[in-house]
Amino acid sequence: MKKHIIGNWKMNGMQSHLTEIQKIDEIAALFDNIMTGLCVPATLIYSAHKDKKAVIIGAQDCHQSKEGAHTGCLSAAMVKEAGAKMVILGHSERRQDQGENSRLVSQKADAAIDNNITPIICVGESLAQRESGQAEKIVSEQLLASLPSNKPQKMIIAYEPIWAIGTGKIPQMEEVREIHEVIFRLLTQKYGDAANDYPILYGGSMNGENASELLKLAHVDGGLVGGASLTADKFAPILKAASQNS
Ligand SMILES: O=C[C@H](O)COP(=O)(O)O
Repeated sequence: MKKHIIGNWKMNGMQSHLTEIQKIDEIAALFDNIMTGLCVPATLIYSAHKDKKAVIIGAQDCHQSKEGAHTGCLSAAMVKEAGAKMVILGHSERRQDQGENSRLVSQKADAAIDNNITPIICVGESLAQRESGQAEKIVSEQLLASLPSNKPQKMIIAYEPIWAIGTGKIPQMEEVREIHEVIFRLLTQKYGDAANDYPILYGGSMNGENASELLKLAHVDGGLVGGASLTADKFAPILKAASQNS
């Protein structure tokens, strides 16, 4: 499987940042043995996806319903029409800020799949859960409850320990390896051989310095990158590391 490196721009990015996306696209085109993605704010999806050589544009959320009275929300069909090919679902920031639970994430994953958008389903434990030895249990429960109703053709899972997001801290490599193995095992139990087609990404303070070591681990099929995806200068070393470890 190709390594997948997907940037999550979160609530960052104005029209003036389209030039940075252009630069990232130029660099991504140099590494054709990996998949490079950028999940941008909804306001940038349309402009960002136009005329791209390599980078795949995604959204950061979609509503679970097809349409209706949901002020301020965007359906999967809407983000698809704007140009999104994938959508981040259940990011811990949304689980926390918007109170999203795994059942809702599963419904959103169904909506994404119905519209041929690849769901990127995020799971991860808090620091308290990690320190009390519950990381594996929490991630397993979250994962199983967040999966779509039916076996998807395409799906990406992102393991993001909450305490590693934006903090500069990452788990021990062995801890990352263990959780990725657990995720792969659960996917295999549920989907059989199809589990080999679902990339499992690591997210949380991935950068040009730690990417190579992380991407060498078994079942670490790529990264979901926040801060280090905002500029081509910081993103490029991660793409290079992924290409070298593909
Ligand atoms: O979705 C991306 C993650 O939240 C990681 O963010 P970060 O790379 O800034 O720690």
